[in-house]
Amino acid sequence: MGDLSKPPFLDKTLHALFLDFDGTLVGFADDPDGITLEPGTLERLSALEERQGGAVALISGRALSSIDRFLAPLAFPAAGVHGQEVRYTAGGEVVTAPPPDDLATARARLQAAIGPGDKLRIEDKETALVVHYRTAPEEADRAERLGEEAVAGCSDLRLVKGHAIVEIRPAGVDKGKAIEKLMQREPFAGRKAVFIGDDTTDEDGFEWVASAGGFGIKVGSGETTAKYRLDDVAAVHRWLDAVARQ
Ligand SMILES: O=P(O)(O)OC[C@H]1O[C@H](O[C@H]2O[C@H](CO)[C@@H](O)[C@H](O)[C@H]2O)[C@H](O)[C@@H](O)[C@@H]1O
Repeated sequence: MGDLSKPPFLDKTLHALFLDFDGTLVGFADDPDGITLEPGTLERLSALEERQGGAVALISGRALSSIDRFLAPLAFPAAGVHGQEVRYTAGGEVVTAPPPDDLATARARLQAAIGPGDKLRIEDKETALVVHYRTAPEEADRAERLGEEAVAGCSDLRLVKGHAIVEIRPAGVDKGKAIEKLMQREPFAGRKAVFIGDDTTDEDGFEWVASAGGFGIKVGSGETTAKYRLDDVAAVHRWLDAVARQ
């Protein structure tokens, strides 16, 4: 698991907390709609939000509509689709940047290659596309190849690999930039950012928070630039619980 140490507790007034969703707050499931929340998740997040003076946000690759379905009635400040969508205030409007025209090209190419009955599955987030292979790991190489073919010649798109997915997203968005945007607004401004995440796409977030005087917490094994580590989703909840009760 590596030798990074357990993270310290958060200061109520100094720190802002940014949380990834899949693989960090919730365990993985075969289908993005099939995940289940750990018992007490909503109460724990509410307590943290109150303790940190509202400076708690979700930073996810998911569309915010998907996260909101699971966390309702909570609607934290958040960035969705890696920052393509941003909600600056709790319960406020979601600002969505339009996707580049190239995304329609990539969508058409994927849809032509992955039809009904295919072991691969397309998740269309409107501003990004995902090819899922969690239920067919033997299709990983094909998923990657189809992703590469879908973005060929599309300079406004980036292909990124995640946990059992290949994702096509607009160039220029990443979780570091998403955290930076939220950090310019109240109640985040002036605090030190702490970001918890598990995936390769979370590394941009770890790098940004470290550059701004905060720290990252990596969930699970694997190389990371984060300063601290927690073993798994259950360890994340134990740590969040301890912070909330402190
Ligand atoms: O940034 P995150 O909040 O971690 O979101 C990353 C991706 O999460 C979802 O996919 C992952 O979770 C699924 C449900 O457990 C799982 O089936 C899949 O294999 C995982 O990669 C979501 O579907 C993607 O759109 C997000 O980009």
